[in-house]
Amino acid sequence: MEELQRALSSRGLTVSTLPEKGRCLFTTRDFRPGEVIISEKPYVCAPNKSGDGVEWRCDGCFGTTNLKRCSTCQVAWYCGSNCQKEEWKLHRLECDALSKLDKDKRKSVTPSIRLMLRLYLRRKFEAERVIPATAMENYKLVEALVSHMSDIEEKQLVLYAQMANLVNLILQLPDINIKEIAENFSKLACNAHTICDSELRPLGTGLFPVISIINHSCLPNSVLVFEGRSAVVRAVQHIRKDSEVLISYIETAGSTMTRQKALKEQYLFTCNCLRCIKLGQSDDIQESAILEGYQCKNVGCDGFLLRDSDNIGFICQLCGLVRSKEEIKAIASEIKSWTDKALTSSSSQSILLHFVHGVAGLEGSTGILQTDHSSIRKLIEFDPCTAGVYPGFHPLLGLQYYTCGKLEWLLGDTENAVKSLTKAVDILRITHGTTTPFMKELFMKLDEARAEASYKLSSKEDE
Ligand SMILES: C[S@@+](CC[C@H](N)C(=O)[O-])C[C@H]1O[C@@H](n2cnc3c(N)ncnc32)[C@H](O)[C@@H]1O
Repeated sequence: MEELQRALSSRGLTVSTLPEKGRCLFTTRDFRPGEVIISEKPYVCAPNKSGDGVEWRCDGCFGTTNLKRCSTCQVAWYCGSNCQKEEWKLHRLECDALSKLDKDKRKSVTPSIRLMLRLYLRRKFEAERVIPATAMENYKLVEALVSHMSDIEEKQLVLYAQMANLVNLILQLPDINIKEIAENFSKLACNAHTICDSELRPLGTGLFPVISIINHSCLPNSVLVFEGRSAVVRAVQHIRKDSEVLISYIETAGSTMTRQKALKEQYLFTCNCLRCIKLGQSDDIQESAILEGYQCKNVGCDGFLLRDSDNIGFICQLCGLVRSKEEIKAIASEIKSWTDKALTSSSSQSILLHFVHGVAGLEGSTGILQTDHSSIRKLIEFDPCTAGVYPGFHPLLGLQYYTCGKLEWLLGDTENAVKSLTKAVDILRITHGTTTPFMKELFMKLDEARAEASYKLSSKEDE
C-alpha cells in the first residue's frame, strides 16, 4: 500500500478510506478538463465473444479479422503472429491446461473463466518472478479488492462455486482453494471493467486493480475510456485538489430507480450521490418519463408508460393501461435491429431507410427514449446535459453528435453536419483526448465537412 501511495503521489493522487464507501481515490492537486488522471494496463483481460457472426476475438488486440485458432488448445484466437507472440507468456501454461480438457468442457470456458485462469497464472508468474511485481501491478492489489461475499445471494454463491470448480479442474495448481477462487469471481463482478472501443462497443473484460479503487457517482467528475486495452480516466470538469475522483459504473441516462437498481444488483451499494438524493418522488416520475417512458398505445392518450414498482410490466401514468414486459421487450428489440442495420449499412440510402424505419418505430410504437445511437435526434432535442443526465462532457453525448453529424452530411445538410461534428469534437477531445486514431479521423471528417460547406456557400454566392 505504501508503494502504491508513493506511485500515486507523483501523479497527484492518494488513496483514502471513507466509512460508507471503503477505499476512495482523492486528488492532491487540481486537474483540468480533459487531463488524464490515471491510466492503467489490464492486470489480466480476456476478449468477449464478438456476437457479430464471428464467435471470438483476437486475444491480443480483440480484433475480429483474419483470426486463426490456437491449434493446441483450440480456445484462444489470434489475428497474426504479433499478437500471438505478445500473449504467449501468459497463454503457454493456459494452453497446456486447456488442451487437456475434453471437447465438451472446453465449451464451458467462457470469457469469465479465462479471466480467472489468467488471474491465477499471473499470480503464479509473479511468485516465480517470471513477471515482475510493481507498485501498480501486483497481486496484493487484487487481494485488496472488495468482494461483498457476505452480501451475495445463495444462488449466486452456488454459481461462483461451480465456476471455481471448473477453474480448479483446469489449472490443477497445488496452492489454490475453491473458496478463494469463488471469492475472486465475486471480486471480478464488482471490480472488473468492460473494455470498449472508442465508440463504446464492448470488446472484452479487464481487471484494473488501481482504477478499481475509484468509486461511483451518477454525476461523475471523470470518465473511464479505453485506448486499445489500456484504461484511461480523464477529468470531465475542473477537479480541485482534495476532491474524490468519481466515475460512473453504469449508464447514467436512466431514472433514479433504474440506476439504483443496477448499482444495488451488481455493486451491492445504495448510491447517495447528489443526483440520487436531490430528486423527490415526483421529479423522479418526470425524469423516468423522459428517459424511459414508453408511449401509451391507447388512441388519444398522451400518457407515458413506466415500469411499475412490482416490475411486472409498464403502466400508463395517465390512463392506467398496462403493457407486459414481454410486449415492450419485443418492440424494443425490433427497433434495435432496424437501427443496428442503419448503423452498419454501407450505402447512404440504406442507412437512411433503416434509420427512418427505426425512428418511426420509436415514435409510433413505444416512444422509447434511450441512449443508443438510434435515438440520437430525440436525445439531442431533449438536451440531456440540461436535464442533468450527462455531465457537460460525456462520451455518449459526443458520439451521438458524431453520428448525427455523419447522418446530416449524408442527407446533404452540410451546414448542420459541421455544427454537429464541431459539438462532437468539443466533447470528445475532453473525454477521449486528441491523439487516438479515432479522434484523428473525427478531426479529418470535420475539416472535410467544413471545406464542403464553404464550397457550397461560395457556389451559392456565385449564382
Ligand atoms: C470498484 S469498487 C470501488 C472501490 C471500493 N470502495 C474499495 O474499497 O475497494 C466498487 C465498490 O465500492 C463501493 N462503492 C463504490 N461507489 C460507491 C458509492 N458511491 N457509495 C457507496 N459505496 C460505493 C461499493 O461497495 C462497490 O461495490
